[in-house]
Amino acid sequence: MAILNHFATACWKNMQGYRLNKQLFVFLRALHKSTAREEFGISAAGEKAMPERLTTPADVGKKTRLKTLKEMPGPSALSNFIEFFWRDGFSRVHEIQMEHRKKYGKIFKSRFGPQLVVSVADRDLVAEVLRAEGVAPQRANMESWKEYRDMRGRSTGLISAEGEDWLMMRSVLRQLVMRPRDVAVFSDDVNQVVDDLIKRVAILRNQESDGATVLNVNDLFFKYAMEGVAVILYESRLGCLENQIPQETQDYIGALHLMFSSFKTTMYAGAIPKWLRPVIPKPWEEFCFSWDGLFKFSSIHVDKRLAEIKAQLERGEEVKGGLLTHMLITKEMSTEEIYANFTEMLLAGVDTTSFTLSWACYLLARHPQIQQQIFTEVTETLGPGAVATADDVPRLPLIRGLVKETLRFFPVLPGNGRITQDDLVVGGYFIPKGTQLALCHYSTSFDEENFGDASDFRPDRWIRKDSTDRVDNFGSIPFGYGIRSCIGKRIAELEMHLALTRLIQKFHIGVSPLTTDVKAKTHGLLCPAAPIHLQFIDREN
Ligand code: HEM
Repeated sequence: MAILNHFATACWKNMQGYRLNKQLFVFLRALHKSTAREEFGISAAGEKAMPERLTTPADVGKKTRLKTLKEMPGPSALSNFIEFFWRDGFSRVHEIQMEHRKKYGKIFKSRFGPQLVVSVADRDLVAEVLRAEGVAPQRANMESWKEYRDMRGRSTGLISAEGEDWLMMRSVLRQLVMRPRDVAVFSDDVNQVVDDLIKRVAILRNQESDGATVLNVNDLFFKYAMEGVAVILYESRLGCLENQIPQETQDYIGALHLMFSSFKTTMYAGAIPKWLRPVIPKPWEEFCFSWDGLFKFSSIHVDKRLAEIKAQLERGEEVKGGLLTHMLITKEMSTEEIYANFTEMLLAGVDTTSFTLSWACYLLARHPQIQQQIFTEVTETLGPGAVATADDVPRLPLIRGLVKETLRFFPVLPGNGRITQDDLVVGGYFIPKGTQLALCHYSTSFDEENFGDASDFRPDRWIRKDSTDRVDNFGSIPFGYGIRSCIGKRIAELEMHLALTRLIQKFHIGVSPLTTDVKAKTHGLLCPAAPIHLQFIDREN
């Protein structure tokens, strides 16, 4: 199959487990197709030629004619071009989502050159799409990522892999990190990183004349998130929160910044046709250069642990360890696949978590009463000065609500993608297989139907009053939903819950006079459009 790159194919042939997975994949896919056909009333033959009167279960009674994409409203290709390329729409994707939702309704189409995108901006329609997913959903076209990996003889990881490759890796990783109890064991490791975060706050604020302000808190949280995710993934400390950051860690941070700060460049790397690369070489060169740096870093740390394990085994010692040790010993993935997955997980786990922490502290600073309420919950639940672990988090509903509400206000991925793998009916429209969908999480997060007084910051809206109270809904799914949702959700939550609990215990967080109203901008991810400077004032014990 085309989706197997040559490296993964070689691994495939070598491992019995993969063969089982392939059979499983074929079986599940066939099963899914037949169920989908039944659900939508599509005959096997009808799949090829578009049936004129394809019906959804809801439409059956009404005998409604399905509408075609042609009939779907949306901005013209020209206005879209002007919006994005002339008015810098790429940094306002979230706002444009809201504007288009208002103007065109719950489902609309946009054209980006030859690419047609159908945007779904309604909670129930998003649910319809995600609930109809197959066994290996596809997010977007990852051709440029795959091309780099083929060129360098590298494997794909969870983000870039598709089909059987993805399913195999996902089934290995989901058993290790998807449940809260899987990551609870990392509480102590993460808490050591939190200790360093608190010390770093003290060092940074002492450098300012008021002795209270930490400038650009995202810089601090970036280092915390990187150290936190690495302590879980690589089982080692990187020194991000030290005064002197080790050179290899600095190189990695440089590569990561290049990947994101040159977001447009890396995006163009995928968009510029290959034949134009000799004329415009920079985007592709930078893209490859940053990936080289990211892979190199992962390889160093994976190899280091591998060497330690070998030495321990040679000495006849029992090998104990965390995630990486488990993967290296069980060999459920090849070493190349481990490099690729750890590279992609580290990439996915740093900015996402740090932006959310920055926004959470910013929102706390702007809502002192809510901050006080959460402080009271924390001190009453834990007792003064106690260090929270993962086991305490269920008893801190406002801390969990704080993270959820922050992600509703600022979903790091303001929109998520899916390429339909079968013909689909959404909102009365026939969507052919292979269509790129954009699920508009930002606009559904502010929809009054989903969240009353949506523009109010209220972490307590996430607290259940009783077991029948349904506070979660498809209006805000910042980690995605279903089989292709964020694999690092529990890791990110652990890092954020433990850090926020401790910060709130230790400091009163206030807005610095240097910071006014900070807006969000889209830069691949939804991030602060300006640096956030905050004051961290010691609370009296
Ligand atoms: C606040 C923090 C985070 C947010 C909001 C977030 C959000 C997301 C979202 C929305 C997706 C796409 C889900 C979908 O398509 O349905 C995703 C995928 C992913 N995330 Fe996260 N993420 C966060 C942290 C992390 C962390 C800490 C890691 C790694 C340790 C991670 C690793 C990944 C990976 C590997 C994928 C791809 C999964 C796949 O395709 O199977 N993320 N994340």
